[in-house]
Amino acid sequence: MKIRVYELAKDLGLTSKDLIEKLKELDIKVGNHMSTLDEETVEILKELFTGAAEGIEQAKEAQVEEKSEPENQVEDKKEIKRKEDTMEKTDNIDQEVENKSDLPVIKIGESVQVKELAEKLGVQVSDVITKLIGLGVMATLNQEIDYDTASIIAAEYEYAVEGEVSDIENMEELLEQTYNYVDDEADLKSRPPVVTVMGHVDHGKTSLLDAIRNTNVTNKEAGGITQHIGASTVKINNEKIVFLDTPGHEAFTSMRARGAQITDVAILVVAADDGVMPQTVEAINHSKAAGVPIIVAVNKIDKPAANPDKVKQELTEYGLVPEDWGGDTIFVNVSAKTGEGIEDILEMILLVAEVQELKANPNRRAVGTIIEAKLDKGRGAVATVLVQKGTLSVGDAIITGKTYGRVRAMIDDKGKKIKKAGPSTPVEIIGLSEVPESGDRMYMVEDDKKARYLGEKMKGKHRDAKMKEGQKVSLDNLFDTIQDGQVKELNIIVKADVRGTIEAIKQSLLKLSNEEVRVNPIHGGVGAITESDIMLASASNAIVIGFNVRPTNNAMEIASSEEVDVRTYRVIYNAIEDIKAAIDGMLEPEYKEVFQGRAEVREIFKIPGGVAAGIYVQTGKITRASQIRILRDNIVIYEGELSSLRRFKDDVKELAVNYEGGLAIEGFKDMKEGDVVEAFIMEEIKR
Ligand SMILES: Nc1nc2c(ncn2[C@@H]2O[C@H](COP(=O)(O)OP(=O)(O)OP(=O)(O)O)[C@@H](O)[C@H]2O)c(=O)[nH]1
Repeated sequence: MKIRVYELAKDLGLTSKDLIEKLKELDIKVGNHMSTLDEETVEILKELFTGAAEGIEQAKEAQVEEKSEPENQVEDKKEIKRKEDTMEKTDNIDQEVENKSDLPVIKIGESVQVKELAEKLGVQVSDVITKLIGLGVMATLNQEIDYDTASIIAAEYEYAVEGEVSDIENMEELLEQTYNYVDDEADLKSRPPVVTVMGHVDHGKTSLLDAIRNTNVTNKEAGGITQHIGASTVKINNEKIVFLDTPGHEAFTSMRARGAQITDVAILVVAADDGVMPQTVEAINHSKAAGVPIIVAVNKIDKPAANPDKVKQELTEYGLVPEDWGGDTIFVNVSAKTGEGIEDILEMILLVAEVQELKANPNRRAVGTIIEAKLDKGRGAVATVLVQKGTLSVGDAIITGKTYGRVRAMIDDKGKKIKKAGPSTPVEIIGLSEVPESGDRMYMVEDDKKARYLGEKMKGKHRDAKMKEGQKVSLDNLFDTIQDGQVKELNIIVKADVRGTIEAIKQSLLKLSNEEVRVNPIHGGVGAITESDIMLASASNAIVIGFNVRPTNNAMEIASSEEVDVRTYRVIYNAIEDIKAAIDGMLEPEYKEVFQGRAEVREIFKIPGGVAAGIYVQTGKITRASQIRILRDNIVIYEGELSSLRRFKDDVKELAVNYEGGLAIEGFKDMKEGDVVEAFIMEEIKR
């Protein structure tokens, strides 16, 4: 078990400061009094210090002997000095132990406000301020003083100080250690498995989930209406199984990118009439990377073209070998349409879960993970949390991500209000101050005050983290991150208007790899850059490049919040040159593109020498100085400049969002209703 510096210091009868000093001497690196030490180090330290105590006894004995035997003065002077030093230290330790053991204790964090400290000590603020002045610290009542200064002041009032969770740098770790502590084996009870369904598009993930829920219809609470809360619980043979609604790979990419692991079993759906497809392979890789066992559901076996053996054969190549062929992967033939095999698959899930011996302690503070969250007009922040340990109850104070609150109400997947939710229960909660993100850890804490305190600290941490840019790879910081040793692989997602381009660019990209960085095209596809491209890029720290395609509005928003670098080009050569230059550290683009807005073409007019478009500005703005590109079904069909921008009959400098107006484009006559006009400017990059 890990132990904090201040706790060990207390055990050893030292002050945290002294222990930290000693650890430094021993070359053991610790940040501060809240840092943790592993078991082995603690053992060594205890031995060292108690060893020192024994040394004293021996030294004392030796001295007695010395006195009685004056002839024994040949002893090495250094040795005597060492023993004396040790004795002095241990005397101090004894003194400390004595002092520590009757002083009352106050708890403070990394720092404390002067007035808060006075409150804790039960003295006048002015007294504390006077004492601080005595120490040469000029502080007003609202100012924060650090832990060490507070300890000195507290000592003057005969109080000892203990640290409490507040270390911003290690907030997540501290929360994990404090609230997600390991339970005693004896307290653990079996818990239901949590399952995700994965597979290629249209292979029947949604249909299978629906079929599973329907078999369970008899077990539904009377009158209960299935609520879509992001997960559902079904019962078979009196045992529960929890299914996450989120398509498996989303659960894996977005949640795993944030370190959350919530799935116990993955169901891989493969359509028997289609076989293994790209997303099937992606799903296998995700599950394997997460170490989650896979059960294969060979779906659509009702179809005449179904060929389950072909699926088995194909999956063998990916290491999924059926039991009847000598492997250890469970395959179940199912039809989401007829319901065949549905019960079998549920039984198989229970079997796999049984082998895993899934257990949790229901009698402790709850810990869980956010599965879904949204802002509801009437109810405020609403989040579905999967309780993983302990029991969450209405009224509990919780913290999750950078938000916190008190559970005001809980609703289960049957739409029923509940008061308590134990391990492996998905439950919708209201009462959070803000909307958390899926994948955020949720902890039940002591009380509202603690929740607010920790929540505010987490907010601060998120702000700090945002400011410390640079973890995400972009072409601009690529060279530096390679130099820092942070990046060894440059993951790239390629989207293009035609398939041929993707292959061409992939081949050229692969050739850019050198000794320091391997260029790795992880995904390619035809069509606009979508939300899922951005999520994949975010999860795998990739950059996204597009050829003649643009991001959708949603993708643009997410790219900005997830800080994913998205670059669009019209010529392959330019992209390759950019990436090559970025790897070589020479990328010094003088300009960058800044998105301004988008408008929809609603009407086309003939004007002398060309056409004009009646437009409606949907996002941002369009200015007379904007450069323009025309998108048709998210494909770029023209780039150029405006020749006029009007509102009614007047020339205007700018058209803002939600305004109608008209425009004409220099040298372009092929505009059509429904086209999208995207406005941007090229801005000089300041270095
Ligand atoms: N005949 C037959 N059709 C099925 C079966 N399962 C699903 N389908 C059909 O296959 C199509 C795709 O099913 P979905 O459940 O939407 O597939 P999905 O994998 O969830 O698709 P995405 O959510 O788009 O990734 C639908 O038209 C279903 O009706 C089955 O067992 N038999």
